Amino acid sequence: MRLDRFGSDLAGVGLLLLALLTLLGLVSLTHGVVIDFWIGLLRRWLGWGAFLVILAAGFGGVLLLWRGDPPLRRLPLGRVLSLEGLVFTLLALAALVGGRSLERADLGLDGGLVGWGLAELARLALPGPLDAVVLVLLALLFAAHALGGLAWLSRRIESWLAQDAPEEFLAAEEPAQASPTLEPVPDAPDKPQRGKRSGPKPVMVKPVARVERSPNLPPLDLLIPDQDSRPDEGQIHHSAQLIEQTLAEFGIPARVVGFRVGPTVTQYAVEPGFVDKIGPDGAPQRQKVRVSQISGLAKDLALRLSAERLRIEAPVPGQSFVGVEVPNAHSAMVRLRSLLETPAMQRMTAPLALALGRDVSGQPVLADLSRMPHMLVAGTTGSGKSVCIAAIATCLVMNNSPEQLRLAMLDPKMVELIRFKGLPHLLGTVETETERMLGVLRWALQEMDARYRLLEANRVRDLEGYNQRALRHKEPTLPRIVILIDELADLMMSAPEQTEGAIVRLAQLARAVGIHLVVATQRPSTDVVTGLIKANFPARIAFTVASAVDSRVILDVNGAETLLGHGDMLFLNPEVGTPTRAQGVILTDAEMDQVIAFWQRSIPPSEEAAPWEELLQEAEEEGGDALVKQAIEVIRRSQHASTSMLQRRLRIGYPRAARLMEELEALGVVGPAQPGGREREVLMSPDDEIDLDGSARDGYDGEDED
Ligand SMILES: Nc1ncnc2c1ncn2[C@@H]1O[C@H](COP(=O)(O)OP(=O)(O)OP(=O)(O)O)[C@@H](O)[C@H]1O
Repeated sequence: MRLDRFGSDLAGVGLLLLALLTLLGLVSLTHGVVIDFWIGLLRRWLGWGAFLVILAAGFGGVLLLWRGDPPLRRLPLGRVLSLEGLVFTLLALAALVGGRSLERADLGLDGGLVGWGLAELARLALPGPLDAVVLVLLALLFAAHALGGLAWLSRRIESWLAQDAPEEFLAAEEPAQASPTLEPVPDAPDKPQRGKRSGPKPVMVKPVARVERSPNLPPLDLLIPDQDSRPDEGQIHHSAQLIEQTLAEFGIPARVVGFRVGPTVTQYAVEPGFVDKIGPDGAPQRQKVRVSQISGLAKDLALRLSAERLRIEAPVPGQSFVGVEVPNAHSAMVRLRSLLETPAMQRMTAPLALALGRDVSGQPVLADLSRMPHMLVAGTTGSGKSVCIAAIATCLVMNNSPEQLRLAMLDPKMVELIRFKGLPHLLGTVETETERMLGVLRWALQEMDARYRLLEANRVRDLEGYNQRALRHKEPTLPRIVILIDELADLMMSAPEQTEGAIVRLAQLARAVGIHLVVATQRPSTDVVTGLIKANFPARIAFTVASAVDSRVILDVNGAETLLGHGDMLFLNPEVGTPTRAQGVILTDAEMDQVIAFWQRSIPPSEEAAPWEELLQEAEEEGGDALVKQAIEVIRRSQHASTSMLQRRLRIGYPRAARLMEELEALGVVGPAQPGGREREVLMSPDDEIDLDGSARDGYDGEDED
């Protein structure tokens, strides 16, 4: 290790010396047999290009001597080759400018013999002035690639195509590393070697084997690939030192024994040390530091590391150390494609396999929805719930055809899931009105019962068994159904009993018939995530929440309040038991559009109405009179006639409330619509009685009749 360092330092000094001597020789400030020979050689072969040798040698020397992690240390080979291409093209251009003269080249002018040779080659290959044009274009191309201009251009094009993705994230795009095991913390060069620590090891990204996919499924190249990135070893070393120092300042001996780099955080493995204490018998005793002492210092560590938030996993499950998770300077985007390409995902043959994100070591976090069998997603506004639900839906449709899987989407926020309109997997359309969403839940219950009857009639236990039997008898199979709800709070507020009843019943029974729920909410309070709902949703994802209380409502443990937002999550898999921290998948609009377009091309569009449409109409007809009566009662008592009030009081959507108002006008309960959005006149006094057959009856008249 040390010998390596010494060797590279020596080479660095040598290169700097060479650069200096070449410079002095080229400007004729120094002479000598060796120097003159060297300068003559350079001038004769490279002409003016000899000056570039100074730059190259100087740059190489600086890189070799640099302590820490210089940004260009690992310049990609492609860019190095482009730089070389640029130099040779410039030499040829210099020869062209000098009139392609061999004598001048021999004297060390223009591009030297190399430049002259290349210019001659260009002349032989291309007619007339075309050689000059081609050389200039080549030089520009090489320069653009070498300076990263092409990558910049392709990023710009990508961001134009993916206009939905926020600018700052595209710019800061640095995807995750695959770092399955704990890496030793890189040592500072001037620091004495301790324990078994070795030098910095670059985190390697495993080459991904080409994934064989059924041609009937969307190809993976519809999705954006990850970009390679490396952890900043200098920063990692610095943070590790700060953690040790801070703990030592609080009297806690501990050692950072390794780190794992994830897309958003780096987890430092802190091994608690021993403290000497006087025992009850007066003899000194060695005692291991309690993990709670380390976790109690989360805020002090955050302050010292200038971290916005810091989570301490004490201890890391199955390990003998405490994990201190420090946010990375740049968070990386986790793309669906790289997750679908991982061998772990390919090994998962389950149709409802989900790629949720990458954990703190960059490893994929995968789950099988059919085993979970339902999922609850919660987090404050802007924490990443909708993005997560959209990613789940996209992941499912990447692996399932509409015959295998149908989706029902309920999106009262009308933002994220609306983008799936037109997807052939979609049952009906994306529902956004409370009333219709309740209708979907009612339909799901009916569908569940109908499927159970079907299973019973065919004497099979579950959907899997039914479909196998159907295939054997060449009968149509039943698709799995996933119901995605982007905001549960709206439904729970407008019809709490109905919603809770339906969701709990589905959650308890629907698994066997292949119906699964993915429910999100930004209100992790007990009136939305009730005890009953929680008990039936063992798989939960918590994005960042406002308080530890909210975290406990979702996960039963603290921790979600220390997450960083923007897709940083804790995933509680019932099969694992403890929450796993991960960065969720994000998809651009362009990716989603491509996947939807693929399916639209493969499956002809159907005009089929939503299966719950009939149910909704029936309910409207049946419940019509009752609702009108309720509406009259509300207006009679309040003496106000506004559609929004009816919406609120009767917990119905706007279209239904507006229709009701028209019916009430026909019944003579309210006056005609007023211009300027003013309230309608109420034609009924508080004493009037409700009479659906005619108009409102006057209370006084009524008494008279009696
Ligand atoms: N996995 C992710 N990776 C990177 N950025 C993300 C991720 N998830 C979310 N974000 C960022 O956070 C923003 C908010 O996400 P999202 O709309 O999903 O939040 P939300 O929790 O649904 O909020 P609301 O409840 O207000 O709708 C996104 O626009 C995106 O910029």
